[in-house]
This record gives sequence, structure tokens and C-alpha cells, in this order.
Amino acid sequence: MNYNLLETSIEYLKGVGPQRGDLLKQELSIFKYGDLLHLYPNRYIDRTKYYKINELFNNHTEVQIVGKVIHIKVVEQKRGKRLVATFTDGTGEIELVWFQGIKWIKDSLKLNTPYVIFGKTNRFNQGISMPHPELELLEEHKKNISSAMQAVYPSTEKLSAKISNKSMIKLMQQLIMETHALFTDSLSQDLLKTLGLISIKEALIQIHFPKNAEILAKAQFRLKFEELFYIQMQLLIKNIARKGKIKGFPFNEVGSYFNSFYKNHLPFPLTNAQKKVIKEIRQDVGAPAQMNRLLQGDVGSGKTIVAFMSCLLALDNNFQACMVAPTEILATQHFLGISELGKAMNINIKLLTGSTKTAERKIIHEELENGSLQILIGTHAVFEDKVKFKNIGLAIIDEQHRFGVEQRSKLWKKNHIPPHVLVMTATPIPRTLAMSLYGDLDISVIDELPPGRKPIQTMHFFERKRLTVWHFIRKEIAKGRQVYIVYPLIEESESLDYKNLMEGYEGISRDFPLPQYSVSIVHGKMTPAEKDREMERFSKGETNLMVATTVIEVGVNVPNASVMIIESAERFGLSQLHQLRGRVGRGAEQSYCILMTRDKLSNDSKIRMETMCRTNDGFEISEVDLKLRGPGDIMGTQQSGTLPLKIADLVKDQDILHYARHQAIQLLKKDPALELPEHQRIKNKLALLNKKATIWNYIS
Ligand SMILES: Nc1ncnc2c1ncn2[C@@H]1O[C@H](COP(=O)(O)OP(=O)(O)OP(=O)(O)O)[C@@H](O)[C@H]1O
Repeated sequence: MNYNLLETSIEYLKGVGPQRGDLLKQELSIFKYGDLLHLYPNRYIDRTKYYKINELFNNHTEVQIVGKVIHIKVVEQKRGKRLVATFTDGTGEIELVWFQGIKWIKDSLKLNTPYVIFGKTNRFNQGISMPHPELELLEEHKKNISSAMQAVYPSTEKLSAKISNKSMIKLMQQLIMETHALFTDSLSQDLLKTLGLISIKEALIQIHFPKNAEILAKAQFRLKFEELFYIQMQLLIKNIARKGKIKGFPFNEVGSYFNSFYKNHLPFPLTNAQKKVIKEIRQDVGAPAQMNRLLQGDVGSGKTIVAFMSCLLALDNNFQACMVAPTEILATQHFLGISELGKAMNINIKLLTGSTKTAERKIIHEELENGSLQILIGTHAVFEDKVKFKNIGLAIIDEQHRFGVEQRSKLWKKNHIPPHVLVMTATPIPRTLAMSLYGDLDISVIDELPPGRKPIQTMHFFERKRLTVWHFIRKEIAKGRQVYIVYPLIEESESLDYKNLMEGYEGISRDFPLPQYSVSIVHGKMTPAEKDREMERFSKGETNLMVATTVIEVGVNVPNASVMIIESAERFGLSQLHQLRGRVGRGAEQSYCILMTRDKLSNDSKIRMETMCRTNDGFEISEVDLKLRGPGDIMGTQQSGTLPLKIADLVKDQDILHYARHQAIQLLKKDPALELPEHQRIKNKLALLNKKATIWNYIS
């Protein structure tokens, strides 16, 4: 492919010019020929289908009608002028309406001459109108229609008054005419044949100008494959390179810390899933390359002990380990949990957070540098430059979505050789997404809950049933259980949410009065010490109810708390609801999650509530979440940028993604360094991709 041509600035394309060029650049980020080529249609319409006016009962997305203009008038109103043409096909009449280009259209419209009009219809009291229709003389239309399927470009819906779909099609014709001779494949002919793919040239022509539905499907498959294949190739190659190049510290010893804990101090038998994951980690850290593993485990699946035993492997090899959590509460929970696990083993474990006192901090710094501090647990305070390890061998990052990749790499830089990295997440990521985003990490999954857990029963109640819910809580408290009541706290409406929380707290304190009941409260405006005190009262069982914002979303572990009430549940996303629910169901008692919502719910909210009531499976929930919200949203805006997909859809195209990944793996197995002559184009393209953000800057 001649790259320079696709790099040509868009205004030079015949039919564009400076004015339209600016419009394309500003509104659609189309700067170059290449950008336009990869503006794919979002749907196709059948240009051989004609409607009759008397068939138009509802508002239609798009219809095509043959008929004549019989009358034109300019209507002047306070709001401005509009041109109205009466159009008939013999079965009825509709009004064609223009608000712009009035003079030009009025002068060029031919009365009583057959036209094909195309556009969206609106019904109003007196009849039907079609604003800004596309018009073509029937004679011309017959000449121009080469295929039944005509592309509709997403942009034209946005810019219809400025660049019609018809103009867009013309631009695309011009572009393809100028550039198509240069489209060449990066995949070898043999590979295309084996995979049954059409050529890139054919695919690009057919995606814009499909001859029929069958060839269009092939073109779409080809382009989606291309997109996903190269993303997978990039990720897999990164992984191979990391394993080859980035030396890690091999933990050769499985020594006394690990063995003595395993033999003498395990508080419970490990689940098979935990054993499997520990084995995977042992294999990784035992090899001379750096481990980079993502550990996924549903809420309450028992990740802490896996993290702890991984730390023991580091200690056995005279390395320090460090565990970082996104919030102070969570870091403290980990510290307590890990200290408890390690209590019989005389290990120096310390906690470093924003609120660690200077004197304690000084000791931590010293002990880290002289190596006597073996496991450091903390928040982002650990990333500070002042914090220097003698020899950090393992870094465990919990809930990595909240840390940027950059922050993570700060930990790496704390050594001349980067430590092994274990990233833990309780947010289940659907496999498809994990594959696309973390294809460069190895993935372990704890897919089994500790035994004896009763599935949490989830119920959805409307506000008007609050008394029933209160009655239920009283019964549970009478059995000795504890209850969480969680309120949303969303940044944009923070003060209002805060008010709701405090009002809720007052109401609850009234409905559950002392001395029979006692209520704790934890929210973001409290100092860490206050939060800790309240959390402690609750975890010791001194209070029956805990009113909180989502600060308790992760990591809180009070096994006796068996009821979770989520207020305004419609305002939470699915994964957040699932995380919150995970705070209960940690003991042997039957646990409940009650979702309280207002009476009127949107469709999406209904699906969220139904999903929560139907399943406890975090992966199933995240699949639904992915469908409702789309991948970008799930990962947060930061990550969505890493998926520069133009045509593939991670929800709908999972099969193609798996296929593309499989093919990428096969290819790299055969030729890991891409040395074979038939892979040179792939190699070249990958080299270019590493320089550019998206694969679509290049075709071949
Ligand atoms: N194999 C096991 N058998 C019995 N209990 C277990 C087992 N593994 C973990 N547990 C217990 O299950 C509870 C949850 O474990 P842990 O806190 O490690 O979960 P988690 O995966 O970190 O969950 P979250 O992400 O929600 O904090 C703890 O009380 C822990 O002691």
C-alpha cells in the first residue's frame, strides 16, 4: 500500500475542498484519506424498495418513494423561513421540508417530474412530512443504482444538513477510485486461502459498495478479523517479548515460610481453584522471567490467602513483598487479614497509608531499606519516591482499575530488575474483554467459592414496601445478624447524595432506636480514624446496622453481617451492585441482598435488578453489564482508549475475536519472530502499528 496517498489531507479529495474539509475534520475527526476510507457504514438500506404514501402509518426511519412535486411554497415564520413542497405518488401526499438552502432548492426543483425521494418521515396532525429529503430524478436514480444495498454513514445522521449521505457516498466513490489499485494484503495469499478470507481490496470496496448481502457479510468478517487479529498479535508479541527480555528474579526456593504455613498454619483447606492458582503463580515466579499475572476472583472467592502465600514465596527467597490497595479501608483490611494469616510465623508486616504517623513512617522507611520489613501493605503512599525497598521481589496490586499503568510501573522502578507482579481484581472481566485488554498479562481465575457458602438471596423492593423491609431487618437482627445499608454517592451530585445519606441515617436511627439497636455510619467525609473506629465497632458486633456510602464497596469483611440493603439501587452499575452484595454471604448464615428502588424504572435498570435477583455469578453479571454499557464504559474512559475498534464489536463479535486470537497464536507458534518470508508484511505492519495509535492508519 502506498502509505503517502492515504496520508493525504482530506481537503485534496475531489469533492471535498477547504470548507467541507474543515467540517470533516472538526465534526468527524477525518483528517486524511485513510480516515475517510475507514469510516464504515453503520447500516445499509435497500434502494430497490419503494414505499407508497398510503402505507406510511408510523414514523419511519427511512423510506424511499417515487412521485412528483406538485406545489412549492416558502413559508415565513417568526422562527425563520422554510421551503415546503407537496409531493404525491398518486396514493397520497406528503410535505417535503427544507430549512436551509431554500433558494437553491426552489430554483432547481422540477414540478411534475418523476423523482425518487429518500428520508425519514414524521407524522404530524395534518399529515406526513419529510425534512431535508434526498432527491434524485427517477431517470438518474435508475442509472445510478448499481446495487440494492446502499451504505448509510453514521456521520450523515449528525451532519445531514451539511453533508448528505448521498454526498458521502460520492466522496467514498471518488476515494476508492483514486486509491483502490494500491490496496494490498498483509496476510499472505496462502493464509487468506486457508482462512477463507476475501482480499482486503475486495473487502474495502464491498463494505462501502456491497453487491449483495452475502459478499457484504464476507467483507465485514474480513475487516473485523483484520482488526482483531492485529490487536491480538500486538498483545501476544508483547507477552513473548516480556517473557524473553524482562528478566525476573527466579524464586528457586520453596522454603520454610511457604511450607510451614502450608503444613501447619492453613486456617482452612484451600479450594481446588486456590490450589490451581497458587500453582500457576509458583511456576511463574520460579522461572527467570518476570511474572505479570492477572488474578481474577469473584468477591469472597478467597484471593487474600493466595496473595499471602505468594508473598511467602518471595520471603523464602529473601525478597520483600508489597501489596497495594486503592483505599485506606481496603489496605487496612488486607493488613489485618494478612497479619492474621501470618501471626504464627513471626513475619514483619507493616501498613503504610496516607495517615501513617511520621514516627511510624520513619521506622517503615528504615526497615524497608535495611530489609527487615518483609511485607509492606499500603495505599498509593507506597508509590512515593521516598519509599525504597532493599530488594522487592513481588508486588501485588489489588483492584488495579483504579491505578494507572504508570503508577504501577513506579513500583517496578524501585528495583533494577522489576519485581514479579500479581494484579488482583474482584471485578470480573468478561473473557472477551480480558483477552483484548490484558492479552499481554497471563490470567488466573479463582472460579470456585469456599465451601459451605449459601448463595445470597437477592430481592428487589420498591420504596413503598419499605415497612416490609424494616420488618425483615428487625427479624434478622433479632437472630443476631448485622445489616449494611448503603447509599449512593456519585461525585456530580455529591452534596445532594450526602444529604440523602444523612437523612437516611437519621431516619434509620429513629426507626431502630437505642438501646435496643445501635447504628454505625461511615462515609467519605469522615477522617480515616473516625472511619476505622466505626468500622471496628461494627466488625466487633457492637453495632447492628452500618449506614455507609460505597466506601465499603471493596474488601470489607464482616462475616456476621448477613443483610445488605442498597438504597437507590437503580443508580448503581451492575458490577458495583455485585461488589456491594459481596460484602455479605461471608459467613455460614443465609445472607440477603435487598435492592431498594423508586417505583418507575428505565428498561436498563429493570434488567440490572432482574440480573441481580437471578444470579450470583460475577462473570454472568459482567457479561450483562458489557451488553448494557459497552466495553469502554466498563473499563472507564482511560482504558476505552486502548480499544481503537472501528468495526469489530466486543459484544457481538466474540466468535471472531476468539478465532483471530487462535490464528494469531498459531502463527506465532510457527514463526515466533516473524522471520518467514510470507510473514514479512505482517511484521512490517506491526512495526508501523507500534508507531501509530490505530491499525487503521494502514491497510497493507
Ligand atoms: N478455602 C477456603 N475455605 C474457607 N474459607 C475461605 C477459604 N478461602 C477464603 N476463605 C474465607 O472467605 C472469606 C473471603 O476471602 P477473601 O477476603 O480472601 O476474599 P476476596 O477474594 O479477597 O474477596 P473480596 O475481593 O470481596 O475482598 C474470608 O473470610 C476468608 O477467610
